[in-house]
Amino acid sequence: MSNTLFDKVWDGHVVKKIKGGPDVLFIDRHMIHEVTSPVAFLGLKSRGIKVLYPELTFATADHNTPTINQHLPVEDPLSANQLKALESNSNEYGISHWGLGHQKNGIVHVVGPEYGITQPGATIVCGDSHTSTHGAFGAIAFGIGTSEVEMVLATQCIMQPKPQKMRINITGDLGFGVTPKDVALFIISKLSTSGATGYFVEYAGKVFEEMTMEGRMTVCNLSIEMGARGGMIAPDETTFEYVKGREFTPKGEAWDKALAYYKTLKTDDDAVFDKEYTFAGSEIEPMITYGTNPGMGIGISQDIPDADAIEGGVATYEKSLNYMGFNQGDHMIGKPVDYVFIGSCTNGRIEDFRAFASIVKGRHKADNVTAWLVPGSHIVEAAIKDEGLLDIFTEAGFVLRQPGCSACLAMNDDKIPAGKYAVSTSNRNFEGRQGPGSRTLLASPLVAAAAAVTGKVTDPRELMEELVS
Ligand SMILES: CC(C)[C@H](C(=O)O)[C@@H](O)C(=O)O
Ligand code: SF4
Repeated sequence: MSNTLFDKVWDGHVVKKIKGGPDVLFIDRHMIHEVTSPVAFLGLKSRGIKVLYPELTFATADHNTPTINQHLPVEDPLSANQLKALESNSNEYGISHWGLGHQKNGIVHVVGPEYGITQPGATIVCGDSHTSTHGAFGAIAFGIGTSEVEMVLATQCIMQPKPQKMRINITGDLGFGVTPKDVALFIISKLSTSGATGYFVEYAGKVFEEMTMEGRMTVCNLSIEMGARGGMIAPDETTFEYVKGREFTPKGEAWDKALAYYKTLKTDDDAVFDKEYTFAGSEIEPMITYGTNPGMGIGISQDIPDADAIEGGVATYEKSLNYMGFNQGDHMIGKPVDYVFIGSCTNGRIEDFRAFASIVKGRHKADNVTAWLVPGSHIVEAAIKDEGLLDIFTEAGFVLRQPGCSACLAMNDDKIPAGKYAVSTSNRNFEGRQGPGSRTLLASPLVAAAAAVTGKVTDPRELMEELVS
C-alpha cells in the first residue's frame, strides 16, 4: 500500500491503537522550556512519579531570558522564578539543562536542530506551538499542552488522534528577493489562519527541494499559523548533510543504519492526501502583513485589500485595521517604522542574519528606528561574529543582543511601546503580541533590513545590488 511520509513516521511510532479513539505514540525527543514545564513537574511530584527516560528530554531557557547582560541576575521576579524552576526540576530528574549563560542555551527550536536532537523520522514534542519547526527534517513534530508535557515526562508517550493529511506544492522557482518567510506568509494569506486546521501538512515541490535547512525550518515553523498540527518536508541530501556529525546524531555504524532509514522517508508516488494545493513560486513576492493575524499578508507592492475582498467578518477586519492605524486601500510601501526586530525561532538563524547584513552593509540605520538584532542561539551569535557580520552591523549603527525569544512575544524586557510600528521577522502579529498596544508587521529579514535603513516600509529589491534586469 502506498503511504505518505507522514503515515510512515506516524505508523512507525504507534505503541497502541485505541479503537475509536486516539493513537498512543512513542515520543523520541521531548524539549522543554521554562513557561510550560513547571506545572507539569508539580503534577509529577504530587503523584510521586519519576521521569521515565530523562535522557530523551532536553531543557533550555528562552522565553523569559534577558537579551542583554545575561551574566547578571534576572531582575523580574516572575521570570527569575520560572528559570529557577526549570533548573531545579531538570537537576532533580536528571534532564540536560541549558539555562541562561550555558553555552548551549538558545531558543528551543533553534538549538534542537543545531545539536542534532532533531532527526529525520523522529517524533518530537514540546510544550510550545512552534515545535512544528522541527518538521523541516522529516520529523513529526508538534506542540503540546502542559498536561501532555506531564504525560510525556511520565510515559514517553502521548495520546493523539491521527490528523488528516494535506500537501502543499510550490512549483518552479522563487523570484529575486523572495525568501522562505515570504513563501510561508504567502501560503497563510491564501489558506487563512484556519485553512489547515485538523491537518498535518507536507510541503513538496522544487521550491522546497532547493531550500536550505534554515529556510525549511522557517516554513515549517509557520505551519501552526494556518492551524495545521504541524508541517514536514521529506529529508534529502541537504538534510543528511546538515544532520551528520552533530553532537546528538548517531555516529559510525549507527549513522549508516540511521541514514538507510532516513532514505525511506518520502511519500510514495501514488499516495493520496485528504487535501492538496499547488502554487507557482513565481506568484510570490516579498510579503508583509498589515493586520493582526499572520493570514493578513500581501505582496509588499500591493495595497491593503478592501473588506469585501476578504473572507470573514467585515467588523473584525475593520477592528484589526483600526488597531493597526491603517485603512483599506493604503499602500504598505512608505509606511513609517519605529522598531525593527530580527530574531525568533522563525528567522533567528545565521542565514537570516546574512540576509539582513546583505542589505545593511555600507548603509546606516535610520535615525527614527530602534533595531533589536537577537540571535536564536549562541551558535548563531558566534557565527555572526566569525563571519564578520558583526562588523557590518556595527559599522551600520546596529547592536547585537544575546540569544532568546525576546520581542517575539515580549515576555522579557524587550517590549515594543504602545502605538509603535515594528517590522518583525517573528511569526505572530496579534494585538499586543510584542508589548501592550504594539503594532507588528511580519516580514522577512530582507524586508526588515530595508525598513531598518530607510525608516519606512521599503521593497528590499530596490536596495539589492545584483538586481536582475
Ligand atoms: C509560551 C509558549 C507556550 C508559546 C507557544 O506555545 O507558542 C510561545 O512560544 C509563543 O510563541 O506564543
Ligand atoms: S521565538 Fe517566539 S514563537 Fe518561537 S518559541 Fe519563542 S516566543 Fe514562541
